[in-house]
Parts: sequence; structure tokens; C-alpha cells
Amino acid sequence: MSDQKHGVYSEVGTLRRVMVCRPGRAHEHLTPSNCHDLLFDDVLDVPKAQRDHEVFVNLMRERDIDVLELRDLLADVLDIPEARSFILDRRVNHATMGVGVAEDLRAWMDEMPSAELGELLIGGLVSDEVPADVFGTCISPFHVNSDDPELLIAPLPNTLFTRDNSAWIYDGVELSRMFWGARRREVLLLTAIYRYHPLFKYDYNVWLDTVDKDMGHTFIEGGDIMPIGKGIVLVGMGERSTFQAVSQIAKSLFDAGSAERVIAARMPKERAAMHLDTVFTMCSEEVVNIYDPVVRAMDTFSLRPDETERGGIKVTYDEGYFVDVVSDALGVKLNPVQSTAGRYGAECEQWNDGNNVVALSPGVVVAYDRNYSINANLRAAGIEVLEIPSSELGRGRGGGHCMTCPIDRDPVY
Ligand SMILES: NC(=[NH2+])NCCC[C@H](N)C(=O)O
Repeated sequence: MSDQKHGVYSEVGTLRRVMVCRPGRAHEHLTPSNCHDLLFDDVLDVPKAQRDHEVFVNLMRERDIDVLELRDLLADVLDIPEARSFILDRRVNHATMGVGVAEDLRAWMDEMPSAELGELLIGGLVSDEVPADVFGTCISPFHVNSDDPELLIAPLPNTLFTRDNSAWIYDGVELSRMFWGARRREVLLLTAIYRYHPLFKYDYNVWLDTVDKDMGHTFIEGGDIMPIGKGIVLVGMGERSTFQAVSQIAKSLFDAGSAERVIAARMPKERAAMHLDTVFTMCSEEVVNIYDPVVRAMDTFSLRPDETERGGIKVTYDEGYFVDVVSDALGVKLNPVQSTAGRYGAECEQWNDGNNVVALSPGVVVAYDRNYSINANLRAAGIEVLEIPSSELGRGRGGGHCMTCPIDRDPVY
């Protein structure tokens, strides 16, 4: 493991190191009645989802990308007593479990091997999965008025989408305060990894630190964040991310001199376009993959450092089409590629994450196999499109871009 300084300096430069989280126990806890609350549109064939995810991971490993598994990083930090307490103090206490249950569970978890404990923290825990002798008298209230086993720890199936719960922006990371409750607990695990894992011991900036703080209306998710290079960061503000978060991150970046301009795009608040990366991803220095009906509806604002303003940030409205605004900012004429499957077909390709591709190097992207028109049009524009199976992984509404958290990526411009 290296102690080099980490950072993500573009969306399309050579990817060196990335974090993923393969499907598993959390997805076995998805049912038709709970999956929507957990932000999945259907239940999964978990073994198939795991095989498909492995295809994706292997594509990256074959290209010498260091693919880190979130579970492994978590198991490593759970071996460190201070990190284990940092997580368990916040996850297993009177407020989360009740008096007595917290003490009994904590004693059991304190003894548990780290990999197993990590599986429970990500995958969830149902009361009847706990050995009978763990609890004193305190578990009985869970069974009053119900034959259903109670979820003691809710599963976190959206850890599959490592893009969102934390995001590297140039030489630092933001720790997301996620919008929906189903995802709000993911960041504790990420915070522990960044704080305690030897891989991250080297100093780096933290643009936003959210655990243990009253975050008010601060909401941000990594799928909305793109450090595209030349000191510019794109941020989507739609269903999930708010100006409160964007302006705090911008201020941290400006104060450190790590960025000069944040281009914030106001997007419709809808599930299909929950993040910027569901309608816009970069494939090479010039080619961008877009869903034009949403991109065209976006309003764009720029944040820049300005000491004459009270908050130290000047906000201006950028006239015009989003792709043109970004082209002008980069000084590169971007070529937008889109689906030509017709109005209905294009809407389905967007829904199935056709626009959510991840670049492994300039001009080489990973895409879902089902988005025939977008993939063909990207190829026609000179992009190498590596396809992965989509039927299971796509049920959570996320593609290759969502399933990766780049930690080290080269600049391009
Ligand atoms: N970067 C992304 N587009 N992530 C997609 C996340 C999907 C996930 N089910 C959610 O609703 O949060």
C-alpha cells in the first residue's frame, strides 16, 4: 500500500485507484415490500449481480487499475480498536437500539472478527439472526405484537454506488450528507476508513466533514460532483444536492486554492435524473454522453472566490446551454453524444443508466450492455465502449459511474 498523496484531477484521465462495493448481504435483505424505501426498483438475483459486478471489476484490474473493495477497507479499520469504537459508539447505543439491547449487542459485536462485523454493518442484521444467548431479557419487546423479526441494523444496499457517499475532488475528499434516510448512515463507514486506514494516513484535504454535526439543509451526493480539470468542478443540484452543501464545498476548495470555479447546474427534482451523472458523463477530452431533454432544461450558475463578497464567494448566472458553458470554461469544444432511439427509447436508455458511463482512460468507457443506441453512437464518435451486463446491477438505478469512487485519477487538460 502506498502513502502517496491521493487525488482525482479529471473525469477521464487514466484511472489509477478506485473503490467499489460488490453486491452481497444487503441485497439479500431486499424484498418487494422494502426495496423502494431502500431506493431499489426491484429485488435482485444476488449471485448473478455478484458475477456481473466481477466482470466490471476484472475489466478494471486488467487495465492495471487498483480496485479496492469497501468491505476490505472496512475490515482493516475494524481491526483498529479506536476505529471500531468510533463506528460502534454511533451505531449501537441507547438511541439506536434501546437500553439493554445496546449493551448486549455491543458486547457481542466487540468480540466479532472484523470481516464479519463489517458484513453486518453493510448488510444489516435481523433480530432472529442474533444467537439466542446474546440477549438478556431485552430482546423480547421486539417480538411483542409481531411475529416479524425486527431489523436491528438496516441494510445499506446502496453502498454498491460508492460514487455517492464520498467523493474526491482534486486533492481532497468530501464526506457526503446524503438526502434520503436510507443512505444517510453510509458516510460513517467511509469517515472511519478515511480517518483510520493506513492507506489514507498521508494528509489530504477534507472539503466537507459531516459526521456528528448538525448539517441543517446541507445535502450532497458524489454523483452530482465532477472535478473535470483546469480548477473547475461541475455540481448538479437536483433531487439530492443543495446550495448549502455546494457553497460550503466551494469555499473549502477556494480557501485551499484547489479549485477556481464551481459550475452548479440546477436540475429537475426527479428520481430518473437524481444526480448530474445520470444525464451527463465525460468519455474523453471532448466527447460527453448526455440526455439532452434534461441537460437542455438545466440552469447554470458559477461560484468563484471573491474577497469583496461577504461570504467570499461570487455567484453569477451563466447564460446558455450547459454543454456550451462547460466548453467555454474548459476552452475545449465538447461534442455531446446522445441516444437516437427515439423519444421513448432514449428515455428508457437514460433510465437504464445509458448516460452513466465511467472512463478508465481518455476515450475508454465502461457502459451497460442494454443501451444499444447510446453505445453505438459513442463508438461512432471514436469512444471504445466496454460493455458489462446490466439486468441485475441496474435495478438500483446506477451504472459504472455510480459504482465507482475514483481515489487516484490523472489530469487530462
Ligand atoms: N451516482 C449515481 N447516479 N448514483 C445512483 C444511486 C442509486 C441509488 N439507488 C440511490 O437512489 O441513491
